[in-house]
Amino acid sequence: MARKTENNGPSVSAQEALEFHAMGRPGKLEIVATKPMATQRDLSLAYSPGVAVPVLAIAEDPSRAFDYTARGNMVAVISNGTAILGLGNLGALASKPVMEGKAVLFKRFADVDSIDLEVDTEDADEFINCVRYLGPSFGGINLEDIKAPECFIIEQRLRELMDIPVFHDDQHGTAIISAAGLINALEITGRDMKTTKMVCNGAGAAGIACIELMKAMGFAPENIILCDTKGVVFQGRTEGMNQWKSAHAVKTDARSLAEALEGADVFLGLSAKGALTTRMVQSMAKNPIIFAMANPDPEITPEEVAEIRTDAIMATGRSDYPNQVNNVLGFPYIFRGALDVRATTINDDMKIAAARALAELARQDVPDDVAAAYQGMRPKFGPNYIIPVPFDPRLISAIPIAVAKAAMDSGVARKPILDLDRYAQELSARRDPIASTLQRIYDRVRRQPKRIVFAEGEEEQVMRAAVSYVNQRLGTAILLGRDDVIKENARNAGIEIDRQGIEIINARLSRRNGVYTDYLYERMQRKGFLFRDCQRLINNDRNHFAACMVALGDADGIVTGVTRNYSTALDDIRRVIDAKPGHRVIGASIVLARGRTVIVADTAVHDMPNAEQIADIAEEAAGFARRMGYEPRLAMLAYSTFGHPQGERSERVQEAVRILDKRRVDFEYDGEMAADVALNARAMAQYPFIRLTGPANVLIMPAFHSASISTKMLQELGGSTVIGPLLVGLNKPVQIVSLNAKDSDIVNMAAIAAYSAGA
Ligand SMILES: NC(=O)C1=CN([C@@H]2O[C@H](COP(=O)(O)OP(=O)(O)OC[C@H]3O[C@@H](n4cnc5c(N)ncnc54)[C@H](OP(=O)(O)O)[C@@H]3O)[C@@H](O)[C@H]2O)C=CC1
Ligand SMILES: CC(=O)C(=O)O
Ligand SMILES: [Mg+2]
Repeated sequence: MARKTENNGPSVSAQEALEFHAMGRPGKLEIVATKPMATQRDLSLAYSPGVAVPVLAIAEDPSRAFDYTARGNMVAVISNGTAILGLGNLGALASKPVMEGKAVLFKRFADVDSIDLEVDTEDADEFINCVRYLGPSFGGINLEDIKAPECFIIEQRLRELMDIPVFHDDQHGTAIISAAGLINALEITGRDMKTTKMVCNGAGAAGIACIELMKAMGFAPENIILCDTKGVVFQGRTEGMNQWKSAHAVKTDARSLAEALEGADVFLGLSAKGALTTRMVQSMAKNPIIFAMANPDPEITPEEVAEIRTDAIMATGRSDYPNQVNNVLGFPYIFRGALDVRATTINDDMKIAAARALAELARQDVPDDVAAAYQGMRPKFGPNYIIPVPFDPRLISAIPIAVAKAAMDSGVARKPILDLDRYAQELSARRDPIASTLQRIYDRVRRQPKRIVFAEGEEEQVMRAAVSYVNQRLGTAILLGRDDVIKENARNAGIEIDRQGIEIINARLSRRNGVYTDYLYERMQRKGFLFRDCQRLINNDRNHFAACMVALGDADGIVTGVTRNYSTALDDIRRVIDAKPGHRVIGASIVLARGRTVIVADTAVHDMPNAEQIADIAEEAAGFARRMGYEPRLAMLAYSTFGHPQGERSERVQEAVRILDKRRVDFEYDGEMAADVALNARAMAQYPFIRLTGPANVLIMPAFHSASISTKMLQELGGSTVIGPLLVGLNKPVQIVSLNAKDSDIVNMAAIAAYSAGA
């Protein structure tokens, strides 16, 4: 069981860490209003007098607080700073960076709104009294970095006093994640939980909670030995004991960690740097499982273990080694599930469900997004990959659903979820706004599955996309390419393509070649192409072949582009497929930013459109917006707004607006205007005559360069998600992805092509 021990994660310097925290607005979070606060009316609604109405409603029925306030999605991260990470008791104020960090992780990973509260007392009663009255403000309480044994008293008392989940993350988060890793390590080493012998070093918050959960999951109490700074916690020991340690004291002759570890299967380290020696590791059973989780430095390093044993499965708390046991894999998703069913608590069933769901996820094939987060490495279930990585995009749908189900089954859900499929969709939409836009598309395609040609069928990411397309029940995926090459590449990449729903077509051997060549020749003979040229294009060029398949009804749509630049692929396609009669082919990009969706055009086709063409682009984009489910409000963009400042480029846009006026189109549009006027209600209010009823959701750019530059800047600097450019106006559905697109991008484009085919 050889393992890699190289340090494979990013390391940061102290200076970088300080600069990161100081840059821009100091700290890591700010509060953003969810309602407009622009007008007097807004203020009258948000505050007095309007606010009195929800006040009265909540006074009458407290559950209405979930409808009218942020409570249901709000978790407080609360600490007194007595056990900050492994740094010790550094006080409430010093804990604030960690607590802000937890709060933003809640938001980033599970769309849970969160605020940090640092309580400046070490007295358990004072702390409890401070927190117990905060219940009305929050849907849950995440306690953090409070030292043992006070943490046990505090958590237990607050659980009794409050009717919302109270969860000490260092206890239960750690327990859940290590349980998940352990389930898989046991599986890999062929062990049974009931007979596995474990030694847990560290009898504090994390250690005690871990062994409690392990026992609840099926470990035999007599097989777990707990150790602390005084050695083994045996029955009858009096030194350094407390009631929480006593509960786990066992009958044993072992007195030291070294003695306890002889022949042990598992070492669970939640203690301190260097507590485990190589000699102790040597004495453990075959295929030992070593979780050295002390932060920031583990009980033993993977390198030290690798020097003496090659059969160990090793995990640490750090991101720079494989198998990171980190509670960020747990708390955002556990609270997400608990909040969504308005659970009164987080019980053992919910914790075990989370651990099992996490363990299960690590056994599944890894998508591109995860591989990308790890510099292209595609971890495979095994000794070096027993637990999912924090950036795994599947966590948001897999974990909360397991937690919510367990809450319902164990009777602590105040608002059960009836439609779990729908809930799963809502969960993925929380992670990434793109998902909700795409969800509708996917749903429709599932009802009307389509045959999509994946023109570059020999490429690994294309094959993955094809498999995903079929797995998601979107239809048939046709991989264009040489049969033997596709199969060989698939085998090497571990992709299962030999399945129903995937067809391989080799253009050179296809019986349709003659028909396709005739078709192409018919179209190209007066444009300088000989019959021979057309034959060569059909035989050798997959875009031409794919386009003919779609043109002649052998497939419903095409996705291409990973091996060829956009304009070349578009030229190939345009030789075979025309614009829809009466339409103009344009590129439209969907930009998702800060909860807003905006369509930008033309991001692909017209370099420097004249006024007539800008008007055409506007009409195409409006139609596209409607098909995507948005009622279009178009802003015809320029650097000027309604004639100021004057300039030739703006005149073209003004002319385009006049053309649209003459065409009497049936959507809202106006211009020319600058981007801020188009997008900002307050800026728009400066122009009372404006014909848009609200901020624009479709932006028509004056030229390709402004469209391309602005969408790419939004993506890179603004953190926006951009889908596209999508080809709009072609007579048959074709989508071109960008060079080196990931499998998930390709599937999205295939789904969009399939969606257009059904329209
Ligand atoms: N990877 C992860 O996700 C997480 C890791 N941790 C890490 O676990 C460790 C413990 O955290 P936590 O439980 O919150 O802290 P606590 O202060 O509550 O408990 C620490 C425990 O470790 C014991 N201990 C300390 N040094 C040694 C040693 N050399 N040999 C044996 N036992 C020792 C202490 O023994 P005694 O009782 O005798 O004082 C005590 O029982 C920290 O390093 C922390 O960073 C914690 C949470 C999550
Ligand atoms: C990870 C964490 O919460 C800790 O080390 O305290
Ligand atoms: Mg912590």
